[in-house]
Amino acid sequence: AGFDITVLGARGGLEDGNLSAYMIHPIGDPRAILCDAGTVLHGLQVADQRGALDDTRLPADATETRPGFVLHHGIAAYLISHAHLDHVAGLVLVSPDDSAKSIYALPSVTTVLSRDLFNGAVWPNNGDIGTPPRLGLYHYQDLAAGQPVTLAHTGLRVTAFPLSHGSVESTAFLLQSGTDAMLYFGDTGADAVEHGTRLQAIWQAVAPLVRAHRLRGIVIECSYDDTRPDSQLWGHLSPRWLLRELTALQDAAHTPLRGMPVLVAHIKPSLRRDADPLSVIPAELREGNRDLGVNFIVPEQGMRLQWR
Ligand SMILES: Nc1ncnc2c1ncn2[C@@H]1O[C@@H]2COP(=O)(O)O[C@H]2[C@H]1O
Repeated sequence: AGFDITVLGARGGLEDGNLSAYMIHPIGDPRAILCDAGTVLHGLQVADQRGALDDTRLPADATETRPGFVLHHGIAAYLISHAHLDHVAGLVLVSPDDSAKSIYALPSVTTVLSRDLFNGAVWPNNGDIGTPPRLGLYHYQDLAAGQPVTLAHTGLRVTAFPLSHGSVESTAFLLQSGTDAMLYFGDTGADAVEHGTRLQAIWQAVAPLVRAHRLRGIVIECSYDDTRPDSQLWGHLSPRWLLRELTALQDAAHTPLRGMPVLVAHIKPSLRRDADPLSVIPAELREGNRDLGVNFIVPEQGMRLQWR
């Protein structure tokens, strides 16, 4: 069936109101999940203004706005890669008016969300574990690394893979719908910089899907441009590291990635007048992409894509 992706938040910092959040559902099946929730309601409003929600049919007796209806009835669950604020701020802010949902995450992420965020002090405890009183709106569902799970009330399965994001554990989600697959990455550094093998483990795990031409696309970060020294990447990718990791995937799969859609998430805006990362990073990716030939796409808030 392939995947229908609406960008609710595209960037990796500074700019509140446009932070990582991707609404994803199988093409033709509107029951969606959100991968990360840095910006939620504002992202739905921008998506609505750009016409990305036009095929959502509101019932005649609907009481909500279209963004409200999609939030309440379209989004079945959150998948949270890690608990940094730019990945959860929208979830916190929308929670007083949210519908009951599950939050799927690795245990390390659930721990921070329930202990440090929805804890009755930073925010009311909307979850079903942690400090009482527990309002129970959100049901935490721990994912086990490498174990596929069916996402309730959707046509999707997910497999979580741990990532190294500096001192924090982050997560990649392999989403599957029928025989189709796509990869969503939370924040991650390159293996060589993080002194680990977590990306290599993912490339090995998805190599058979690439060989079978079932991997429809990849959402992955590229936070900084190539002028950033490795010592200040803080668990993020820059163009040369992203290109190197995609080459590692191609090598693991023994199959050309040419034409593979790669959504370049989490670009960090800059306050400098010169050298806008939104032009520098795509230029650096283009320059290094001649052999690989993947299809880099820079997301914009409210953009909708279909990968089939
Ligand atoms: N050691 C550090 N010193 C200064 N800033 C940091 C450090 N580690 C992380 N950061 C910044 O804090 C941000 C937290 O969110 P991100 O990981 O997206 O990006 C991170 C950097 O911009």
